[in-house]
Amino acid sequence: MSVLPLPETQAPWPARDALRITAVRPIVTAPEGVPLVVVRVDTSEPGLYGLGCATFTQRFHAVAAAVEQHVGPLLIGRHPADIEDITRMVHFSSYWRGGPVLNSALSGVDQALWDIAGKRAGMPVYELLGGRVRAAADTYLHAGAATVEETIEEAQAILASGYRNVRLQVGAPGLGHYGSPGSPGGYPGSPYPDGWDVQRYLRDTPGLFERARRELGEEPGLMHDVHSRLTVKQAIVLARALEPYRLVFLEDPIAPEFYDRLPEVREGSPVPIAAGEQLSSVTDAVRLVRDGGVDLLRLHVSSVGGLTPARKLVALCELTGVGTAWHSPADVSPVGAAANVALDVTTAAFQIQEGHLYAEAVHEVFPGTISPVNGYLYPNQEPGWGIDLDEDLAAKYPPTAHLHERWAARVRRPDGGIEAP
Ligand SMILES: O=C(O)[C@@H](O)[C@H](O)[C@H](O)CO
Ligand SMILES: [Mg+2]
Repeated sequence: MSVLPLPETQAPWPARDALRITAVRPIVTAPEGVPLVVVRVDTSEPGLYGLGCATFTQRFHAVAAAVEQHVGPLLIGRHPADIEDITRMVHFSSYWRGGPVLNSALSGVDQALWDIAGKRAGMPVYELLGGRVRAAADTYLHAGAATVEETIEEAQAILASGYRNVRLQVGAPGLGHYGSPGSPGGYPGSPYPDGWDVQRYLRDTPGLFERARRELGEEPGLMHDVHSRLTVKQAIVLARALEPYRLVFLEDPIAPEFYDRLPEVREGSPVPIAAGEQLSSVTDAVRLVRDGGVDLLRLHVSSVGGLTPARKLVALCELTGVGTAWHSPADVSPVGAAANVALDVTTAAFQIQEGHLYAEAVHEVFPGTISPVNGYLYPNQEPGWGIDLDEDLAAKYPPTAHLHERWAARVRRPDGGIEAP
C-alpha cells in the first residue's frame, strides 16, 4: 500500500496535534475454522494502533481486498480522531456505497479508530459512549441437536453452567435445517432427498418448545431462529403456535428480501420478533425500526459499517421503544463481540446479547477476548476494546472456505427448489 497521503482525503481543518494514520491493513485468521477479518490501523505514535472487526466470513477475500486496495489508502495521513468524517468520506467516496463487503471494510476501520480513541483517552470505549447504564450484558447460547431429547439435554447443560437464556433448534430429516444436525436422505422418494420441508418444520417446532417448558421450567429465557425461510402467513402461524411458551424472541421469520412485510408478521405475532442481522444498509435498518417491523433490532454491527452507524441506530431504538439483541455467533471476531458489549452496556434499549464460547485458540490469537461470567458479558476495563491480536499466531490459522457457505448452498426443498437459507 502506498504510504503517501492522498491530498483529497485529508480534512480541510487543521489537526490538533501531529498524530497521523500511517498504515491500514486487513488480517484474516481462522483459529476455530471460521475466517475472521480484522483491520489494524497504525499511527505515527509508536505502539498506538487500533483493531476493528470486518468479518464477513462468507466473502472474506473480498473484504480483505477492499481494505487493502480501496479503503486503507484513503485513511493515510488523517488524524485518527476524526472518526465521523473519515467514515463518511470512506462511505461516500465509492459513490456506489454500502453492501456487506464495503460496510465490513468500513466497520474494520471504524472500530479500529474507536479503539485508538479509547487508547488515547485511557478509557474503555463504553466510557467514550457516555458510560454504562448496566454492569454487564445478559447473554444466551445455542442448543441444537438432532432430537428434541438431545436438544433439551444441551439446554440443561447450558443452564446448569450459569446461563439464564438459551436458543433452541431441533434437527429434522434432510440437510437444510438451520442450527441443528439433520440427516441425509430424509425424503427418499423426492427429487432432492436431502431437502428441508416447511410443513414438517412448522409441525415440529412448537413440540420442541412445549417439551422445553415442561422440562426446563418457566424460568429460562427461550428463543428460536427461523433463519428467514417462512412466508408471512407461515411466520404468523408459527408465532401463534409458540405463544404459550413465552419466547424472548422469534428470530428472522422471513427473508430480508421481504422485510417491508415484517410489520405484518409483527402485528400478527404474539411473541416478540427479532430481525436484522442480514441488513447491510443503515437506511434499511431505520425503516425496520420506524415501520414497526421489529420488537428487537438484531444488527451484525460490521455489516452496517461499524460502531458509528450502530450507535445511531441504538439511539433510534432507545428513543422509539425498540429493543436490541445484537448478532454475535462464531462469525463475529472477538473485537466485534467487544463492540457489541460496549453498545449493550451503554443503552437502555438493550434486551439481550447473543453469546458464543470462543475456542481456546481464539483466546490465544486475540488476548482479551471477553468470556462470559455466569452468563454475563462484562466489558473489558482496558483502554479501547481491551483486545489485542497476536499476528504470528494468527498466521498459523489460515482461512479456508467457510462451511456455512457450503451448507447454505444446498438448502433446498425436497422438490429441489432453493430455499433462502
Ligand atoms: O443468529 C445466528 O447466530 C445465525 O443466524 C448465524 O448468524 C448465521 O447462521 C450466520 O452465521
Ligand atoms: Mg440468526
